[in-house]
Amino acid sequence: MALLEIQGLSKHFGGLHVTADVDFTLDAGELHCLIGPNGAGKSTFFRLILGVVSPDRGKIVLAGKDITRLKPFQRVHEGMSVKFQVPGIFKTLSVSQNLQTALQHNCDADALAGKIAEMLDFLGLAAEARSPAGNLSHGQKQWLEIGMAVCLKPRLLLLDEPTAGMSPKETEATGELVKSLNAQGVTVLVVEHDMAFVRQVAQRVTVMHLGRIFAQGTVEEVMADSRVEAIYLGRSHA
Ligand SMILES: Nc1ncnc2c1ncn2[C@@H]1O[C@H](COP(=O)(O)OP(=O)(O)OP(=O)(O)O)[C@@H](O)[C@H]1O
Repeated sequence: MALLEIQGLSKHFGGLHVTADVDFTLDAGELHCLIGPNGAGKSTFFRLILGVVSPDRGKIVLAGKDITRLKPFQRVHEGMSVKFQVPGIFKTLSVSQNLQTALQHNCDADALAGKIAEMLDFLGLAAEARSPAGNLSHGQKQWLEIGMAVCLKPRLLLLDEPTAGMSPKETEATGELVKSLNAQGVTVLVVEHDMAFVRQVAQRVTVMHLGRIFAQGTVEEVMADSRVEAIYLGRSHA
């Protein structure tokens, strides 16, 4: 069943068609990666889904509801949750307190401590529970923010380059975290440059190029596509 259905989505900046008549479907339960060379239009497409950029044309439907004209906070109410590239955590609050800010909206007061402990374990941050979040390593900050996005119990989790700036070890741990979230039923769409991460996690991959969907398939299918290799090598009209 489709969780997110996008039809004819278009956006231009001046004469540049950054999103050009894009149709895209994300099934409930999927873990899907969106890739493409620099300037392909991934971030703009991501921002259109979030509602921070308005489309010129087209339709976005989440779980059967047309959200095309909803503001970002209204989309969050409809079950979207996002983690941006730059961590949006509260640096002076402890790791537990950060989780509390995200959990308190949909968790009873008597269940809160248990939920925080559960999330700390899941994120591998139990030993850091009382530390100010600003003291965490770069990777740990990203995991905390993914955890905070998940505390909102999203239907759809959007991740913008979750492994940017991470070591290979942190990247792999992030992959395992994202896979286990998906195994718990969260549908995930990830914009990512790191192909090791994409290979590790993705069930389906969409390749964007020049504002359009250029290729779609399993990781193996997309990697074996010589046209995809060509656009990454800069032969832009492959
Ligand atoms: N607000 C804007 N005004 C004008 N041009 C824009 C704007 N936002 C994006 N663009 C242009 O649209 C094109 C696509 O940009 P976008 O950031 O969506 O691509 P991307 O695939 O995310 O790239 P990267 O991988 O480098 O982040 C680029 O040429 C960019 O310069």
